[in-house]
Amino acid sequence: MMSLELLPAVDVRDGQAVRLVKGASGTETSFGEPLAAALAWQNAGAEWLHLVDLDAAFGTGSNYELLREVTGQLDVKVELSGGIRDDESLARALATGCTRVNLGTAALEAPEWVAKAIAEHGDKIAVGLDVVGTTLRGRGWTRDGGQLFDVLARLNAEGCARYVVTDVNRDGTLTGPNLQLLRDVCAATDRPVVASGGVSSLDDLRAIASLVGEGVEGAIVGKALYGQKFTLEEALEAVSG
Ligand SMILES: O=C(O)c1ccccc1NCC(=O)[C@H](O)[C@H](O)COP(=O)(O)O
Repeated sequence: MMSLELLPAVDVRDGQAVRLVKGASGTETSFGEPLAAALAWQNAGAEWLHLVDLDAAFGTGSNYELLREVTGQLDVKVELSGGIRDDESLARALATGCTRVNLGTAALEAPEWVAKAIAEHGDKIAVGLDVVGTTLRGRGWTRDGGQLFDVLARLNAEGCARYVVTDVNRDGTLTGPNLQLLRDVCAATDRPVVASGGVSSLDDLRAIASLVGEGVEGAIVGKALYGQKFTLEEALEAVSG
């Protein structure tokens, strides 16, 4: 088995690390200081962190200064997500020192700008494909925004380096990843895919790792880690090739 990258998630709302259910605003469970959570994952052996500004994603504010501070204090690679939709927010996100950013809404609402960002920044840009069925969701997953395979074909043609694929209805529910969705996306692109949402067990991670040969590169894990379904050390061991 080839090894799978693991990206523990730190989703930030109103200055706190939180978990949501299906990405829905108002379902937050708080897990304290984002820096403490991030350092805990780093100390447990993480090589990556998926860091999300939920307020920026929902349009309810910004945790930018906090996320910049967190990113600056970490030695691990950071994938930064949430509300990156124009030149200014992209420049600010990249200025945190993160390894890459994840664009969501912009890929649906500002396709020309995203094509330009991809052309300028290459693999520092990933695109989040957040879906219900095969309908993409934007604006913090609150609005429909196009068909998955149409948008994927367009982004492939524009040279998008990587996709972060989330089944919104699995996210934060501990109901397991949508493996068929991952297979279908991998079949429609030759770019690496990061799986997100729904992981509940080490077996779920092993199932995602079985798709590495099809193009899955990594898995984002949130609720299962915060809910102590397994430790990050156990997870890293389970997916090391
Ligand atoms: O990533 C975003 O931009 C985002 C926007 C709006 C709502 C949620 C968002 N992200 C959530 C995550 O990335 C989750 O932390 C991740 O999918 C982990 O899910 P789980 O393992 O099911 O807790």
